[in-house]
Amino acid sequence: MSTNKRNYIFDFDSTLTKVEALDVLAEITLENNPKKDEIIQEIIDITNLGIDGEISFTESLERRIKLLKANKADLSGLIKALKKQVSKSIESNKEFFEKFAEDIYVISCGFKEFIDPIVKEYNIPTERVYANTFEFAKDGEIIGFDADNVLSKHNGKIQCLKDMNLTGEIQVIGDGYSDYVTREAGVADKFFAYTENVSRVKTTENADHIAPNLDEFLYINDLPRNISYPKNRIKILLLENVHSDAFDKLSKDGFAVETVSKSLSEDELIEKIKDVHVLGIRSKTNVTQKVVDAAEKLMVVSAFCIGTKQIDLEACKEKGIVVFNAPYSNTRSVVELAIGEIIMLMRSVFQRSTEIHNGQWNKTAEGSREVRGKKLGIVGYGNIGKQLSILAEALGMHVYYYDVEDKLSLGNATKMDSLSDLLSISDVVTLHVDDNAANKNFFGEKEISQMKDGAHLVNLARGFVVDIPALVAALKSGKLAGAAVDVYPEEPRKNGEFHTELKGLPNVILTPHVGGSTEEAQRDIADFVPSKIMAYMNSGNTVDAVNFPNIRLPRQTKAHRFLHIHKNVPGVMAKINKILAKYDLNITGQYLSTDPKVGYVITDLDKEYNIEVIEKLRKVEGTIKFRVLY
Ligand SMILES: NC(=O)c1ccc[n+]([C@@H]2O[C@H](COP(=O)([O-])OP(=O)(O)OC[C@H]3O[C@@H](n4cnc5c(N)ncnc54)[C@H](O)[C@@H]3O)[C@@H](O)[C@H]2O)c1
Ligand SMILES: O=C(O)CC[C@@H](O)C(=O)O
Repeated sequence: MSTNKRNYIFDFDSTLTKVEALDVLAEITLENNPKKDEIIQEIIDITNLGIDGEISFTESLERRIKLLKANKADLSGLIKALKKQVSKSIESNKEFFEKFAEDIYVISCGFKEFIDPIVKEYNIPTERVYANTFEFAKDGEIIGFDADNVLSKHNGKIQCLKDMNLTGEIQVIGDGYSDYVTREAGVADKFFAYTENVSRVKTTENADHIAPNLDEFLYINDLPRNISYPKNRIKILLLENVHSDAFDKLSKDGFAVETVSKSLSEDELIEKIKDVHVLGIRSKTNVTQKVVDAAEKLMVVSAFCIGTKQIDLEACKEKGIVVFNAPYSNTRSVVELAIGEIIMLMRSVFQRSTEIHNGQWNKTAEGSREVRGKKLGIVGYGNIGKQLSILAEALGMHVYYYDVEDKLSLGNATKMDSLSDLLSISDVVTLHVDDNAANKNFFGEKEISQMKDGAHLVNLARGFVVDIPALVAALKSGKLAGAAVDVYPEEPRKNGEFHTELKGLPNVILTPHVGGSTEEAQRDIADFVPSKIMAYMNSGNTVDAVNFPNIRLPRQTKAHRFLHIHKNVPGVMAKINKILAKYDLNITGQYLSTDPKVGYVITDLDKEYNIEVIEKLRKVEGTIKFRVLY
């Protein structure tokens, strides 16, 4: 007889909960045992042998119970602990457990004594929980289990399912051997390897589907769920050795994250970008118009650095792709390097060091000066320039600065009205202008000629800002006494050979674009940028986006959120609102922000609405991107 009925059979340990309950029980009962760690490890090993089918389940159970030395009185502590360890996506999908209560069962080789109280809160009554039961001694000690229960035996779940004699399709959701064999034995129709807490190769290999969480399982089955689109289906590609904290943070939030240690060429990126939703880069990957054209699913580009010139911001915007960066995280690192280099240059430390490396002792004070009392000229008084100003003053330097914008002086720094005035008085000139295209070759022969004879130049900003042949000539002629350069007009995409005309010149410090490459800066970036990505992907926030209207949205509570990105042409908003009105939606909030090219409107609604409205909104003329979040 054909039927549409479906039965959902859940495993308990490491599926409904994040943990193996007997391991937690061991933590409790062995708390004061000096051999606790050893015994717990033994229990974990035995559990795994059983789960992987290496030893019979009965044997695994017997051996563990012996080691546990547990008492009935310990179970209340265990239940309390397990209640806090329900799997994240199980906890957030209570609606499914309510609506499909009649079709959900737990079959576990664990014990009803602790499973029942946990799953009861998910609408699964004891009659639908199939599990073992403990055997207690008079004093409450757990001395064994009901050996007649099929679930205490090898392949017990197969027999249990047979005995249940369910009608309709049977889907088993679990993390181990005892679960996937049910499909092999033909008593289950589908097996879902549940990998939210643990992923075992044998289990995933034997699965019809891999479900990294319940959201994926519900999505595949088109069942009611807490989240519109499972995050594990959202692919994030992180290039250029982005700090591993970013991977951890984004993976922990449920996204599918891939990392590549180098940057990719345009062709490589075009190939790779097709199924990527979020791209993370540093300064060496160019996100060109062609890349954007090939990016069918791309929603975010995030620069794990300050500069965004490597990204075609307009092309991204026109395709509704939001760009974020980390404007502050590495600024202190750049400042510290600048300070260090200014001192090293003025003391000719690198020159003395090179001489000694070449077997030459040259003890001299000639051309070696303190920084105290010297004039530092900062070009570009932004986030880096300002911090440098404060630190340089603390060293006793007199700080002067020039910026194209009117910037308030910090400390005792003196604002200069023109670049040439600044250059003519500075003992050291340090460049911290931004990476806008107008700054190409901004510092060349003319500017160098305006500098004091014997002055030093530091460039930690961008390579294209300085005319390198002019700098080389000035260093060779002795016009400049030294330079520190961290950035170059052309930089390689990965570590390896590199050539610059500045190579081999005395008193020239060359570094491979590492101004922001400190552990602290990279860690901070790996915290800041993922939080922006998550805020946008999870709730639509665009605060701090560099190419997009910024909107800080209120928390989305029990509402569905429509996110509509459109061309900023007359009439689009009117059309959107006409559709919303036609479908009589209960709008709880609406937020709009525009710039000359795009409009971004967010509409929060009560949960109930006719889903036809989604198609209508997608079809509004001028729509660039539309998505629903809940
Ligand atoms: N070497 C590295 O690893 C590293 C690390 C971080 C930042 N950077 C680079 O350092 C530079 C400064 O970064 P920031 O965070 O301070 O930027 P910022 O945007 O906060 O400040 C830049 C300042 O330069 C000014 N400016 C722009 N063009 C100018 C010009 N022609 N003349 C004078 N002033 C001009 C701007 O008005 C602004 O005040 C950027 O180019 C950035 O990419 C390099
Ligand atoms: O880390 C990088 O690749 C770039 C560092 C720096 O130039 C920046 O733009 O923040």
